[in-house]
Amino acid sequence: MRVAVASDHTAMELRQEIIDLVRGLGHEVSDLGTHDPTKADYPVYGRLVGEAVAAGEFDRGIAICGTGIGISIAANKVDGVRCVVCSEPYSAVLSRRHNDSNVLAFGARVIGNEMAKLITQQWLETEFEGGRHQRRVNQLMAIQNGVAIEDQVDPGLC
Ligand SMILES: O=C(CO)[C@H](O)[C@H](O)[C@H](O)COP(=O)(O)O
Repeated sequence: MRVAVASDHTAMELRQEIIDLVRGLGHEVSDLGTHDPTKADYPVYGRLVGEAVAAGEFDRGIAICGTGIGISIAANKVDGVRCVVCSEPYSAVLSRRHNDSNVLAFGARVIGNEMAKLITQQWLETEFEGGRHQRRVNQLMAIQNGVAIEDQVDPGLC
């Protein structure tokens, strides 16, 4: 896969470790910065990753800031992005299986580097399950496009 990685200044070292890991797993990686270790504004980097993935230049994106929150909010403002903040692998795996997440975010000030690498590897290796989850992902995208949605689950099937 083609993977774009970006962070603010809080994650310079972790970003490089993630890049090395993802390359080692056989993926093509682009480092979208920041290259300024002093201060950087996370919305710029969340948007960069989000737009790169939404445009189809990359299959997945990884976005890191201090908490993962600010950069994920920025990425999620781009149409077509489903960015998730994860601090453990279970949520990362389920975000792939059920939500078809295409951008992963985490906080360099929240989790350790080894946990970040475990989350990243499992997220990259998990496939979307489709089926009923595809309908719900379509609904998520409809919200972004201002299209009406309704609960389509047949109560008889619950
Ligand atoms: O925006 C954030 C929270 O969602 C990130 O954690 C930033 O990395 C953080 O705000 C940066 O803070 P700093 O005091 O400028 O290092």
